[in-house]
Amino acid sequence: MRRNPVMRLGDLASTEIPLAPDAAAVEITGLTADSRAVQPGFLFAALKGVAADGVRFAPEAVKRGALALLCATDSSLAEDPGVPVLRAEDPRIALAHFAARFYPRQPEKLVAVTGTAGKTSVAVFARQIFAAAGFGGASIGTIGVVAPWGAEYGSLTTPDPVELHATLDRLAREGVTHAALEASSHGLDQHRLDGVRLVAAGFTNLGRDHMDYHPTVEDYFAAKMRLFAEILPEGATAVIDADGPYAESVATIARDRQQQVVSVGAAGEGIRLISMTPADLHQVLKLDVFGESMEVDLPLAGGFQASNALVAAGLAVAAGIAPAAAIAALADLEGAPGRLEKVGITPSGGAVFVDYAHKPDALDHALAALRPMTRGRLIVVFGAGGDRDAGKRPLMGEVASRRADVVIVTDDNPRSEDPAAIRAAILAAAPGAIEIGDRRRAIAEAVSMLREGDVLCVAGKGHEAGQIVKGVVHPFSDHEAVSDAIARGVAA
Ligand SMILES: CC(=O)N[C@H]1[C@@H](OP(=O)(O)OP(=O)(O)OC[C@H]2O[C@@H](n3ccc(=O)[nH]c3=O)[C@H](O)[C@@H]2O)O[C@H](CO)[C@@H](O)[C@@H]1O[C@H](C)C(=O)N[C@@H](C)C(=O)N[C@H](CCC(=O)O)C(=O)O
Ligand SMILES: Nc1ncnc2c1ncn2[C@@H]1O[C@H](COP(=O)(O)OP(=O)(O)OP(=O)(O)O)[C@@H](O)[C@H]1O
Ligand SMILES: N[C@H](CCC[C@H](N)C(=O)O)C(=O)O
Ligand SMILES: [Mg+2]
Repeated sequence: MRRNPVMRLGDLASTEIPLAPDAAAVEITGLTADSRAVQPGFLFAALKGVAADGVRFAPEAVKRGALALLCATDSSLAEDPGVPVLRAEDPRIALAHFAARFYPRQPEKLVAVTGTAGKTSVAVFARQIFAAAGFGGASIGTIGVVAPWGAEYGSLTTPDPVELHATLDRLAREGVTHAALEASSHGLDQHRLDGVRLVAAGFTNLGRDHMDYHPTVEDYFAAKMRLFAEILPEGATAVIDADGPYAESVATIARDRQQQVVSVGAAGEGIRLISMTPADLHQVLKLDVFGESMEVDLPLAGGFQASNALVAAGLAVAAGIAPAAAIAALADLEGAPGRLEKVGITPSGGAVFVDYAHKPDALDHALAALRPMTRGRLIVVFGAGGDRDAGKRPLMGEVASRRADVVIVTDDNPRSEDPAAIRAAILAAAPGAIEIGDRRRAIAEAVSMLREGDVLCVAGKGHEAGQIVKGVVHPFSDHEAVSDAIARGVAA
């Protein structure tokens, strides 16, 4: 394994935090905000979080060998820690900048995407366009880090700043020149992306999500807008899906920062969608691409995938890919795993899709995309995650009832909550829905209902490989549950 780099504390803090000469000379071998991950020679950043205040763990960090502490100006340490203490107005910002100095390399052409839905899809599409244009592309987000040599699972959409900068440095060292990353609102709000050097940033859309974390929609939008207002530099490119209600507000923020605005979609001025002709699992897009007419057969279903593909193409062009090459690459796109992915067909002639819709707008778009492929009934199986925005539960119940013919409410990741209470909140807005808590059984039941021309959408968990119940992750895959149910049906 590669040894960690070593850096003097004075170089890490740069001019941001002045240090006495003996403190500046201390050699740091790693950074972390988690006392449990401290190794000898590390700097420990004591951050105030949602659940705990990191200063509580400072003594433990020092015991494990931390040689310096970073904390807030107003943090009170219980005792003299015996190592240099660096104080910053906002230690999360300082930590991200330290991480950017400690891990200095980044892919030259780095792009990021934010929005309520579509980030993972846009990031993986951008990576595929980079690869088609002959560059080793990578993507970082909900499905982990995907590099030319393989994929690694990651638990957060936007990794913490130390992991993010370490990953970017590693990718750059291993020859990745083009990469796309997902910027979640939590990540932006918690300064996980500060210090990344972007050539372009994309915005997909804004809908309801994370109202447990953000007090208002304005606060949620403002967190997302940090990407354009603070992280994307002046003169860089903002690629905006013009078809949503927030597009103009995003464009105004970008223009105020002298960024080049490339709008895409039916109302787009850079890449305009002239027409979209959907067929079973693909769609022909006629486009005006910076004044030139182009046509491409996108091998993905759903109007929203066309929107995502155009945002990805806009980002790729901003990163230097020729427009014609970027659009041509759309003809070979593969969807992100578990995003409106067709996973099977029953002997009776029903089709089964797995989708990651776990918020109202996403569920609405996913079911709307499946309706044209449905000659019989549209059936949906879904739930809602525990310890997350509870307000979205009835909204999802309402969407499912309106869009589907048969609604089965089941468990998603209940986490610490009572799963029956989560289901009840959904069912309150889904009259006539069937309740089957056990997700495997709900999927089996739905599969057994399928007749010729029916379509089943198993929504909410997409690529996930486990179900989180009371802190324990039980192996679970919607893909496997569907395949098993189909196989059992064949055997029966
Ligand atoms: C609510 C939230 O975003 N929490 C994230 C945040 O934790 P926090 O700072 O609030 O942590 P805390 O538990 O209060 O602890 C405070 C500090 O004490 C430290 N600590 C804690 C315990 C200990 O023994 N020693 C120790 O040093 C913690 O490392 C932390 O620095 O910062 C941590 C480090 O970056 C994250 O791991 C953690 O993500 C939690 C696990 C999480 O579930 N986050 C989700 C909601 C999230 O971020 N999701 C977004 C969006 C998903 C989407 O696309 O919709 C994502 O980007 O994944
Ligand atoms: N542009 C879009 N507009 C509306 N819904 C979309 C769009 N793109 C994707 N979706 C829906 O959202 C689901 C998740 O898509 P994707 O993973 O690309 O988004 P995301 O923003 O990364 O989500 P998350 O924040 O959960 O990681 C899809 O399975 C689909 O149901
Ligand atoms: N990144 C999202 C994923 C939610 C996935 C869904 N299956 C759930 O558990 O709610 C989150 O952590 O809120
Ligand atoms: Mg994602």
